[in-house]
Amino acid sequence: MTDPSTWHVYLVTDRSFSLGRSTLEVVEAAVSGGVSAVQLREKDLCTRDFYREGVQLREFLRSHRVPLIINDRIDIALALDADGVHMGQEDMPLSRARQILGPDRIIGISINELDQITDESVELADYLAISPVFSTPTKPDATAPWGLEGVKKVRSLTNLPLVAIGSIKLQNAREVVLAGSDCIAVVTAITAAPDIAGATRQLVDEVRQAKSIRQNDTAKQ
Ligand SMILES: Cc1ncc(COP(=O)(O)OP(=O)(O)O)c(N)n1
Ligand SMILES: Cc1nc(C(=O)O)sc1CCOP(=O)(O)O
Ligand SMILES: [Mg+2]
Repeated sequence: MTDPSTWHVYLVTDRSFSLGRSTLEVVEAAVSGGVSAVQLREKDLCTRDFYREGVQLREFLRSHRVPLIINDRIDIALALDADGVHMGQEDMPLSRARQILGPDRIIGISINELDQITDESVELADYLAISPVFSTPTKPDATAPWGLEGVKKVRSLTNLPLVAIGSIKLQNAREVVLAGSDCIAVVTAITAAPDIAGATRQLVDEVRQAKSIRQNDTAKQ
């Protein structure tokens, strides 16, 4: 299992924000730009089509050694032999998801409120998603945004790897990482970019630089 604290940019797919390109096309270009992980997120597909889409991505991502995470659906993750799942607070409880998926698959969990961090099952997760850092039109039903102060607060409360999501772009990626996130998760900064590989490369460089600044600052303290 790859350690999510080493990830830089995590692509979350969304066919409706991909400028007419297929999810496979988007993922291929994002991988050539250096994404660390890909989450297949399909809120409207039937099980059969979700699975078929996953088969295509799994073959490609496996050959490039990039982890495939499935949103919401443990059954599809198992059927695909995917690397992990992302669960929200309204999805399968973490403790049950861990029992089903075993110790080796990655499980990420969305954190929308502070008291969710102190829930004892949280330690069963491999990463926490700070959800959302900034409000975003891509997910209109997201909860209230954490802001950068929220990212700092979460960082002070846990050593688990942190993934920040919600309106993260090249312009604000650095401040999100300096506030304490290990990785950024994005939809439209990649899926809606005219040059997906180029946009991904820029995001990866930005996060890499910010992580190295943060590590140097921590070493000095
Ligand atoms: C990396 C990442 N973070 C947060 C989410 C949101 O998960 P959830 O709250 O379950 O909402 P849906 O994505 O299922 O609509 C995510 N998918 N990925
Ligand atoms: C899938 C998802 N989950 C979120 C959360 O807050 O839990 S925000 C989000 C969409 C993020 O899209 P963009 O990078 O285009 O803002
Ligand atoms: Mg969910």
